[in-house]
Amino acid sequence: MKLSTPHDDVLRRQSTSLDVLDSTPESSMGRLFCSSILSPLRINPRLRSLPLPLPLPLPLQRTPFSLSARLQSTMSNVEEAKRAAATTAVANHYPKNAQWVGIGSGTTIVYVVEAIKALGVDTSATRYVPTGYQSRQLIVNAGLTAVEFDAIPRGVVLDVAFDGADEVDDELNCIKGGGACLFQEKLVAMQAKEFICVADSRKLQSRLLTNWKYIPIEVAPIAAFRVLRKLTELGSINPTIRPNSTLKEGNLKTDQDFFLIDAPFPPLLIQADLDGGLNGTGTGGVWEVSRLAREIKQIAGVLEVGIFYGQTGPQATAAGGVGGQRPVAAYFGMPDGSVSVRNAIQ
Ligand SMILES: O=C[C@H](O)[C@H](O)[C@H](O)COP(=O)(O)O
Repeated sequence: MKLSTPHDDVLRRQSTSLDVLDSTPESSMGRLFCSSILSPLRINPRLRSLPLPLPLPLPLQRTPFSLSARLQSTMSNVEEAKRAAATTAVANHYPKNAQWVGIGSGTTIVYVVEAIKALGVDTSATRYVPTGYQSRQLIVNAGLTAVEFDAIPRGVVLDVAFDGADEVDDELNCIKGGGACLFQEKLVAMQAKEFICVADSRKLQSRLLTNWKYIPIEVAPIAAFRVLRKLTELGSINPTIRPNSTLKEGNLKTDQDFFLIDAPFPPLLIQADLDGGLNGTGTGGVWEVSRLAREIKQIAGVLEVGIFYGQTGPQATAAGGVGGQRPVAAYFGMPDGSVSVRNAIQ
């Protein structure tokens, strides 16, 4: 069943653009999902006078009506792939008698909510925790009950959290934040017994930063230039503050009113590479996933890093904690209509 929401038009236009071009991370629309399109634009007047980076090329400003038939068909294939992945993920992981469910952000999560509704189960006692403005609108417009993260009663652990990703590696580390949401997504994932990732085949890579070229990092505006400098010292090649779609709108603001820095690095090594003798300590800009994520996180001014790594929910629980940021499973809709599943080694 396809949900119809007041934001459908926005989402449809958004996903149309993303379908065609979001595999090129430079695409501006791919960078604008959570904040500037679906939530009110908020620009701190003091920051308007800051020098802004040049705007990215805007291939997506071309009207969708000029898309070739081939591109349109690719678009609908990608949408079907997202839908197939979401349907399978929900069938396998949506709990019976769910009490608390995390709902992520982006274009793929729309199909997760659609699949939850299609289950036809009683959702009246279920609380859905959003990861930002778009996510909340999605929940509310589907007739589900949204409870903000800071309103979750103390001690409550979410049964499950579903979310998309920009890229997922062999060990299920993820890059997130391409649509400008990552901080609340990480909070929600880490408050859940298990985090389930849903994506299409373009996101399925053996190493992060293969197809998707940069790490989104949420930073305090006042510290942005300092963070840029530090990232360059870590080996990032030309990190930039993410702009809005037009120069006069200034830099993009997240749901927290922070900036995003997009930091390109060479592909990231995984644990298996270290076990095989490779060096991921940053020499020549080559980093192992978790090591780089920790290095970036400790830069003063960084709120959160768009790398989800480390423990899965069950691993965190076994260690006496709550939640983990790495998914236990990732579902990918494939071009042939099948769904490929990667499970985390526990
Ligand atoms: O910032 C956005 C989130 O991290 C999204 O989950 C991620 O960008 C994937 O989005 P989409 O499902 O639109 O590809």
